[in-house]
Amino acid sequence: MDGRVLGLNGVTVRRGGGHLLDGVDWSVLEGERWVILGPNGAGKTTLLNVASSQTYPTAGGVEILGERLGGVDVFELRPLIGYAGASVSSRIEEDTPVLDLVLSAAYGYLGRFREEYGVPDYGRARALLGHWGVGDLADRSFHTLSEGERKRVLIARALMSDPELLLLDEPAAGLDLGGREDLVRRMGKLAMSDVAPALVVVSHHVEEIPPGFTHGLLLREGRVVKAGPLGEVMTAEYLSETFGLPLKIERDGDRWTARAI
Ligand SMILES: Nc1ncnc2c1ncn2[C@@H]1O[C@H](COP(=O)(O)OP(=O)(O)OP(=O)(O)O)[C@@H](O)[C@H]1O
Repeated sequence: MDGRVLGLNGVTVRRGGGHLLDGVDWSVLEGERWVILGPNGAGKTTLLNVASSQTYPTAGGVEILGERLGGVDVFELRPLIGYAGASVSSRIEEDTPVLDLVLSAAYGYLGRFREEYGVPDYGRARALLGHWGVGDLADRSFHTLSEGERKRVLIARALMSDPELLLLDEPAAGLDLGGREDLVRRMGKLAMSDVAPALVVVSHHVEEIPPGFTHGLLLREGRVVKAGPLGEVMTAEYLSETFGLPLKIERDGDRWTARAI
């Protein structure tokens, strides 16, 4: 795999006569923690869908965990990729217990059918829920949870198969300030762990970049404005261009803030 977890080369996705992504080049190496930032409609979710092998590009090449998309059985690849986002929540059936949702991720399912699980599977699922602060919710139905609780359950689920690449689409969307800060802190702990997979998190807000994140990709209208180490990417110039308004960016330790000027 050569240390490269993800490689996109000139990736273009066209739908309905428009470009969702336009010539995107991007590499993610083992150990890197990336944030993808951009305004509504920039193509962030589309990029994550390509990276998770859910969307095939119209043009360009994609390599995921050393395998070329189009030349590999994606059903063998997908268990190695953890994914959490709104598209997962919306497919979960009513009354699905939280524990079953996490357990069944080992098979890529969204709830239990007839498959059998052993004691270690239960142990891992409960440990992950506990680690993300939702261990006492294991027997609740997923749809009865608050937004913040759901987000944490979905991250625990995404980690169940011990993935080599973890993709989180707007994990802090819809959370109140306390919920956001709690999640950012937990993601920061994951980011700083040596055994964590390569991480890619999509966000609209620089305030949501967790400590320990190393790289950023700025996207506007399907094109990369700038990608690279966070210190090079997080400038007023690049972020203003990305969001289409003049911004002031400040760094306080390992956190960032932005406001219009
Ligand atoms: N199947 C489709 N056909 C046509 N246009 C599409 C399709 N899917 C997405 N789009 C458009 O592509 C653009 C990029 O969508 P995408 O969801 O990737 O953006 P995003 O950056 O994740 O946006 P947001 O921050 O609002 O979630 C949007 O303008 C969207 O309307």
